Amino acid sequence: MTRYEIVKRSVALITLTNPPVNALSSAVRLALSKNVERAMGDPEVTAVVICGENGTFCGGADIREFSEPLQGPPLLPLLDAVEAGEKPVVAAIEGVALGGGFELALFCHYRVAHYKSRLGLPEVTLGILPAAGATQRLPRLIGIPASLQMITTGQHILAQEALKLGILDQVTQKNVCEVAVEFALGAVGMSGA
Ligand SMILES: C/C=C(\C)C(=O)SCCNC(=O)CCNC(=O)[C@H](O)C(C)(C)COP(=O)(O)OP(=O)(O)OC[C@H]1O[C@@H](n2cnc3c(N)ncnc32)[C@H](O)[C@@H]1OP(=O)(O)O
Repeated sequence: MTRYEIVKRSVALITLTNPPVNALSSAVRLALSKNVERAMGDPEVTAVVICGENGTFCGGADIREFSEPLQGPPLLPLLDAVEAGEKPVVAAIEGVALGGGFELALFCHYRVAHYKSRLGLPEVTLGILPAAGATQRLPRLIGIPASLQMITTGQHILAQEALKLGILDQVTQKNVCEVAVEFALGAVGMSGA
């Protein structure tokens, strides 16, 4: 459900692995929570990168679990732990970051995205509102009018627009995980390590 590896000697690379869109199922939330704790507690780890396998960051809540009672850790405390971590966490966004997946990226300290990726909050199309922090974190980044546009329409925006709005820190045409790892090393003053 997530893969944990150390790259460049000190960056914990956490990969969401839940085909087809790396949705945040109960098992993914549990594994992500454990791996964030592991990275934050490992003195050898200086920074963390979160990405998704097979060209997709995260499609949000796992819609296959919508008819079941909630199991596993709720999303918001997990995202709080990411944000409160003392080591920088970089989201490496490829494909889509939607709903809870976008919220996961918003709670990371930095966001690097592939130029073809799309971000959005489709909750409104399901008759609900984002409930894991996007309604606070997004306005802090891009202001209320642009946030309301995204929240009330559910429209996806492209990486370049997200960069212009101030959601993203960097857009790349290269391998987004590799670029995010370099970004993370730069954030802790270890560029070129
Ligand atoms: C509380 C609520 C929270 C925290 C939320 O996050 S609500 C938001 C939940 N997410 C969504 O509503 C996203 C819905 N999905 C899409 O918009 C699209 O599927 C996509 C953009 C993610 C991909 O589009 P596309 O490339 O055209 O592919 P398909 O639509 O055909 O989908 C491919 C398969 O993926 C399955 N899928 C898509 N989203 C999810 C999901 N969130 N959870 C689980 N599975 C998902 C989809 O059913 C297709 O499966 P198969 O039919 O191939 O088996």
